Amino acid sequence: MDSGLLLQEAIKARMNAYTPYSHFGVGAALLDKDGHVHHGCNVENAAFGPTNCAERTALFRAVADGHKAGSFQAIAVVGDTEGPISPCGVCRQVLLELCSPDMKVILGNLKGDMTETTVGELLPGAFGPSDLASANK
Ligand SMILES: O=c1ccn([C@H]2C[C@H](O)[C@@H](CO)O2)c(=O)[nH]1
Ligand SMILES: [Zn+2]
Repeated sequence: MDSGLLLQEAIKARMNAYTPYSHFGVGAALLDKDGHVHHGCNVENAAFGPTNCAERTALFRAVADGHKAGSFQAIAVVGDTEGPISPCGVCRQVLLELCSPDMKVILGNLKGDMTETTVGELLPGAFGPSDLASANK
């Protein structure tokens, strides 16, 4: 599936965003190795802190459905931003945990702007799963 089509799936996912506080809907579409798409939207909370971003909703949903860490091909994210949306720090850390560093990340907005990056580029110098390896020997 090409980047434009995956971004279209993220736009569809955004329609389910639950955003009574920010009124800022975000959609994500995560492509697995078999070519299936897992959709996510942001889900907000009156206590603010429990809010889940669209990216994490898609990732956690796929993992809960039995898909393994590292088995994803790409993720697309879209919001109503001036330029392509920029994932928050928490989502960058979760992407690094569950996806390979060279996995494609497609970022877009509703105007049709689009850019591509990778999980590793989004979080340089990250503390990741390999940093805990020595403690678990
Ligand atoms: O990449 C992003 C950036 C923000 N949000 C959500 C969190 C919150 O619900 C709203 C405003 O920050 O947008 C996402 O879901 N993904
Ligand atoms: Zn986030």
